[in-house]
Amino acid sequence: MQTLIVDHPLVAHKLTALRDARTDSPTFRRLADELVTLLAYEATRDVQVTDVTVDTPLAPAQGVRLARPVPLVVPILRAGLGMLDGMTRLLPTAEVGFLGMIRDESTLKAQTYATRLPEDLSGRQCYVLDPMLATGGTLAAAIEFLFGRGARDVTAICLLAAPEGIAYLDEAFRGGERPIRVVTAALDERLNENGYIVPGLGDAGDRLYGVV
Ligand SMILES: O=P(O)(O)OC[C@H]1O[C@H](OP(=O)(O)OP(=O)(O)O)[C@H](O)[C@@H]1O
Ligand SMILES: O=c1cc[nH]c(=O)[nH]1
Ligand SMILES: [Mg+2]
Repeated sequence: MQTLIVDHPLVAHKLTALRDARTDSPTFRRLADELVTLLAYEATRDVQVTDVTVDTPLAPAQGVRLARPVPLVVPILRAGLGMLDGMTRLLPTAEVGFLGMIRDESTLKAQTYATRLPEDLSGRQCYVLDPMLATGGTLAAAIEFLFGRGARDVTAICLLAAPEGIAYLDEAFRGGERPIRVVTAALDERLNENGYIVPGLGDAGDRLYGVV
């Protein structure tokens, strides 16, 4: 598994504001949206393209366009929805599938409550969106699901990651044939006793959409 921590002053600036407990929901949503677009620029570095020729007003020019099948973007509900617009702004022709997953707060195990994706993902590049990579259980289950439907590779875009979650994914998919990448704005210190990332930003879903 490949992990990329995007080292950029704009990313650091926006992430700092996002972490701040005084940041209200509307501002949190805007910052999450802006951060994703910056992370997506790096995350899509390996997106498949095909060569094309276009005619400029002066002469033919060699270029590329996104290859088919187009990438599939998969936000993990609920919190991942806050990253969808920022991603599709950069990849407007991508298709979007949905996974609804919730972590049981006492066992920290992920449960899937909704799936709405193409049955056949053969040859598809998938971009999973979830702001928080904590124990890694949610993301591991999402990646298993996508590979189970034939995805060619999976790139996860997370705003924050914990070392425990990265280690868990690395172990879970060690020796696998299909590539996995995690792109994040920061690798934090650790998880606390409740499985929350420290210093983190709290509960991403609650900060985006309110406490349920
Ligand atoms: O790495 P893990 O330990 O599995 O935890 C991370 C998951 O927990 C959060 O979702 P949550 O279960 O709070 O659901 P929500 O998005 O509906 O708030 C977060 O958005 C991830 O999906
Ligand atoms: O720190 C964390 C861990 C899991 N989910 C969150 O929203 N935040
Ligand atoms: Mg939550």
